[in-house]
Amino acid sequence: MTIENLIKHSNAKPGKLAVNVHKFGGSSLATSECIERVIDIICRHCQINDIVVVSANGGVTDQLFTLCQLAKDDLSVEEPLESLQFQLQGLIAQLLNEQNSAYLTQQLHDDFQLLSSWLATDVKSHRNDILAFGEIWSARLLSAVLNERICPSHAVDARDFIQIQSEQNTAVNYDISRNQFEQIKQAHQLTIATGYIARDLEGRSCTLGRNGSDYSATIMAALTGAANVTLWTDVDGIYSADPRIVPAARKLHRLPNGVARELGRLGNPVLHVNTLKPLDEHATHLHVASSFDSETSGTEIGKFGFLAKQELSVTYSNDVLLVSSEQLNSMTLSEATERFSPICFDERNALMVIKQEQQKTVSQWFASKVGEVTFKPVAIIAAVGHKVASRGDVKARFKRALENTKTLDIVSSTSEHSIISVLPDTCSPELTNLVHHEMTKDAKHIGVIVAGLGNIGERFLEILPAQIKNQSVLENVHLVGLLSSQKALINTDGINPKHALVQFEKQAKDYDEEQLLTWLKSHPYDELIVIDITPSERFSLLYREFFKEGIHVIGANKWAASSSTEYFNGLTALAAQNGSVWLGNTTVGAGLPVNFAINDLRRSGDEIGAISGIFSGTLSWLFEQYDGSQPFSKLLLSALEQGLAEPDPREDLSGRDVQRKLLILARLAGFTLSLEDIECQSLVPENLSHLSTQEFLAQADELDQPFAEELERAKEQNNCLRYIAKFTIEDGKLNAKVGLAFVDLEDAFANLNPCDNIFKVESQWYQTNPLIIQGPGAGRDVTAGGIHSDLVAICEQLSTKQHQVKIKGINE
Ligand SMILES: NC(=O)C1=CN([C@@H]2O[C@H](COP(=O)(O)OP(=O)(O)OC[C@H]3O[C@@H](n4cnc5c(N)ncnc54)[C@H](O)[C@@H]3O)[C@@H](O)[C@H]2O)C=CC1
Ligand SMILES: N[C@@H](CC=O)C(=O)O
Repeated sequence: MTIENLIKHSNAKPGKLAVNVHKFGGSSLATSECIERVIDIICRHCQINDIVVVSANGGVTDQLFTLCQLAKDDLSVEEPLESLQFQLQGLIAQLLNEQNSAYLTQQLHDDFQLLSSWLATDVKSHRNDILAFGEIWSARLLSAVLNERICPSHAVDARDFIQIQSEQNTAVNYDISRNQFEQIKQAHQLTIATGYIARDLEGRSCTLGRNGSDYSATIMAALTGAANVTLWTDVDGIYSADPRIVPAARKLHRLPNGVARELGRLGNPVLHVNTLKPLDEHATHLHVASSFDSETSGTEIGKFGFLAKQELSVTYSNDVLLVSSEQLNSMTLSEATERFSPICFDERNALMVIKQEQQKTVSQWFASKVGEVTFKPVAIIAAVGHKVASRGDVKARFKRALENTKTLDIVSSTSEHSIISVLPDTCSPELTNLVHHEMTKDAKHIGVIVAGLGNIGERFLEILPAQIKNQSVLENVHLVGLLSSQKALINTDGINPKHALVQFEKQAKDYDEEQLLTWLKSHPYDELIVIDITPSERFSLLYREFFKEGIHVIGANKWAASSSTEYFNGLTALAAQNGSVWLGNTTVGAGLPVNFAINDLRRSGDEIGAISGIFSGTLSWLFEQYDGSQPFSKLLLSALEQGLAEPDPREDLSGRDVQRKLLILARLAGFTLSLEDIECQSLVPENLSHLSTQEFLAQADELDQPFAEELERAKEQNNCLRYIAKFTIEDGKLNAKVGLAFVDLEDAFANLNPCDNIFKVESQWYQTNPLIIQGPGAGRDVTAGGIHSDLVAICEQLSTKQHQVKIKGINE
């Protein structure tokens, strides 16, 4: 959404648009710059009837806690109180105009008077009212800034509608809360609600505990039936392990609900177990995204299919206790597990593992039941993923990773989504990395989109199932999209390549580039490869957008690789900058390894001085066949029918295709030049060059006479006709040309199989005896095969690529 869109929607009837909830944590609202970023996110991502839930501005809640503690200990609160008021006044002054700033400053002043009196008189009974100020100030300020600059909004105190049982039991009374929310919400205004606070049945202020604002956001989603909740925070998603400990951790783009819940239960710092509770009954999707990098796709939690269910992650905790007692029997253990939901337990040995913070309540309960219990500090490490507890392969890998580590005899969990091992000593970073490596080493999921389902695209798809089966590096490659010029079939859970074209026929829908790019920006794969098998210049112009997103490209299409020097250099630089790989083995010589050979020569320290040959399969086929016994146009139509020519054969006959190929090879050989630097002789008469393809084909017999005359002249000199490409460097000067030539009948260029290409490379190492590469340079099998070779090459490169994890405060 733009600001304009947001304002435009302010006239829309609330209820017509699905509600989304956005929650911003304290660090996202810590300074005026952070709040500006939040405003920008609101402008781009919110609609007018959405709900924005805020935490207190970063650091404020801690200061309120400190004030309560000081007051409780009868110590002076004057200085910290002043400093807090000064900080908040600063934010107000930086963000609002004079009039609004004065108004909010007055409200703040009144609040601080009340706060001082509570601190002085009865801090104990007002503790939660005091803590609630953090969220109130934050919501009030954000709402005022929005009102001043962006759109109508109103700040609401969640205590006016969220009713919970008690501070200890934060279960929500949804009917009452929903009714109360209906009363206070305002039409045509963005709602800015306080997180973290609610009221209990007695009307007392309560806080919702750790990650309480996230819980508030999902409660509000449940109250309003919101479609999405986004937790805008300081991390850009949930990772397969803590990225501060495990640098190789991968972002989990999509987490099934149950797996997310288990991660929360085991102490994931981003996903608190309460947060997910209100979503159990609803189809709401939860997103975790970074407010510091809002364009990067985060993690989505919801109901997903096969691919998301394959993801594994590793988590650990050193803050756990092993509970044991001589008197503990299976009955008391089952009662205890019911009551305390331990992390894991062992019925046979009457043991259970709990979080450290549960020690007091567990100890009291056991004292009343079985007498003495012992608590031993231990650690846990867990593999988490969809139904891993019943996946033999995952269990085996987990055990293998731990085979040299001392573990206690508990490898079980209370959840079907985790396997847990209890460690007698702390879980070291080395062990976490080792287990993570073992669990996730093969799990990089690569999505592939094929654009262009014509002659070559179709063959590429036919070969794909066998390649995935036989090339181990393609094991985690998933065909996820098919594009023709008008229709698209995108399936994030993968399209079975065996039925891809049939599915495309049945299910593909009209699309435009904007829709495609929007989807690509938030694709859920570790890597995404777009395979361009179109002849389209327009499609090649999308490469810039692909590279900006770190998407890789395999191009059989020659447009981008033969674009102007400035554009081409910009593209390669953009790809390098964003870690995108761009391969185009088939742009010259179809599947022939000429591109590899030139790269290899340069790696060997060689310098290339000249490249010449026959680079067009179509023209090779035509001139090898053309002996005057049948008209040239008849041969041309036959080449087209066999898929040997470009969709518009004038790309071949005009020499343009060959000119492009010479340019691509010269660039590979290390030279800087453009198409204009290559002299090109067109074989298309001027009067046929501006017709549509259909019209040209209908008038193709006009080619017959001029070609017959050229052939006659060549024959008179005991030569034949060939279309030759050549570039040389002479005295440092580049000379490049493509055109028709008379070639001696004995010359290698005169004796090819129809359709063959030939490349003659002269270099420092191959000077007197040039390197020759020869073979079919066009056709379905060799070209589709060449694209497959690029796919394997990219996947090999990607298998060793490390993700750069961005962690606020560490590498950002
Ligand atoms: N035919 C051959 O032997 C070789 C072909 N190539 C290159 O491979 C590409 C494809 O060639 P063919 O399959 O023979 O052509 P084709 O004409 O049979 O197929 C091209 C397909 O691309 C589709 N298309 C056009 N614009 C599109 C867009 N914007 N988005 C998605 N799809 C689009 C067309 O509808 C058509 O189905 C061309 O760039 C060609 O230069 C490269 C080496 C050899
Ligand atoms: N028309 C081209 C096809 C491949 O690029 C050729 O004939 O070489």
